[in-house]
Amino acid sequence: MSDTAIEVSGLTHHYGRRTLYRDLEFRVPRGKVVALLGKNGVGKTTLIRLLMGFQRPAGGHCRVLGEDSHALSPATRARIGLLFEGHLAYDFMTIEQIERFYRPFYPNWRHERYYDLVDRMQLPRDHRIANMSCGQRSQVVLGLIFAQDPELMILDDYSMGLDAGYRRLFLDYLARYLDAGERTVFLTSHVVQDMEELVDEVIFLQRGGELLQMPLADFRRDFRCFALTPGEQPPPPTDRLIRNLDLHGRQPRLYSFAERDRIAARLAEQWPGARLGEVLPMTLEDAFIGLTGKY
Ligand SMILES: Nc1ncnc2c1ncn2[C@@H]1O[C@H](COP(=O)(O)OP(=O)(O)OP(=O)(O)O)[C@@H](O)[C@H]1O
Repeated sequence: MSDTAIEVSGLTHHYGRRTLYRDLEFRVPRGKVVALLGKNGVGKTTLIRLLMGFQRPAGGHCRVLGEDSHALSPATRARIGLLFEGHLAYDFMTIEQIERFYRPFYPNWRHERYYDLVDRMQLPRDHRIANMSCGQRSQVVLGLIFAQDPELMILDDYSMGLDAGYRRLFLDYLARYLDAGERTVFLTSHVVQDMEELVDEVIFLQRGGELLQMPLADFRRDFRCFALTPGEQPPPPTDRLIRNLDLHGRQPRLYSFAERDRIAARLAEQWPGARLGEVLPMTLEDAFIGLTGKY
């Protein structure tokens, strides 16, 4: 068995004349939790559509559990738990009917996991999905995915509509699911703080398709925020050394993966008068915004 759950190579995609990515490369190792993070509109959902074969890319390849995305067999699809926008197509069914409908497709079906989650909503089992709130529908889909006990979970914005308590509950379930071993999770989320204890690796997708993949622990260790005294001239452009400058707040900040000396040398050369101050503490969300910018 390959040690790769998802492999993306040379992936290029565009809508009309707008290129989302060009020659995107990354892999999701088996047994890891990998988060795809990026601002609104960078192409996270599109990437999941391409991975599941719902759309064909303009160029390049995606492979999931060893098969080409555009030719995923039903047997391989049954090993993938997918949470996807609009995924719950049969909303005329009730809580009970949808569980009975899904069950035969999945060999490892664990119906008690489904009911353990959905019964917490305290809705009668003959309640129709069409008459549920957005968060309640998400709870049904997550219940179906946990019942499936899949080898690979692909979760697009899993927290959509979930209240804080249910989000925590979901994370507990996910941790338990991962304890069974050899399970892979590829997820997107806008709730960056939830990633801290859950995720092994992060993939940052930037506008224009730049991609940065690294272990979360390396990102937390190496990506730093320095207090900054700006120079008098306009700042130098950001690049691989100076990843981002935030000059709008009361405390100007510079974000970088580099050591202080290298940044200071660059500032002396390109931004006279600018000085680096202390390293400021960051939450994961601060670091994410520091890397990707506020808007
Ligand atoms: N079918 C389509 N036709 C044209 N443009 C599209 C289509 N689907 C998505 N787009 C555009 O492609 C870009 C990426 O969309 P996508 O939904 O993949 O982003 P995302 O990263 O998932 O965003 P969000 O974080 O807001 O969910 C957006 O600018 C969107 O408007």
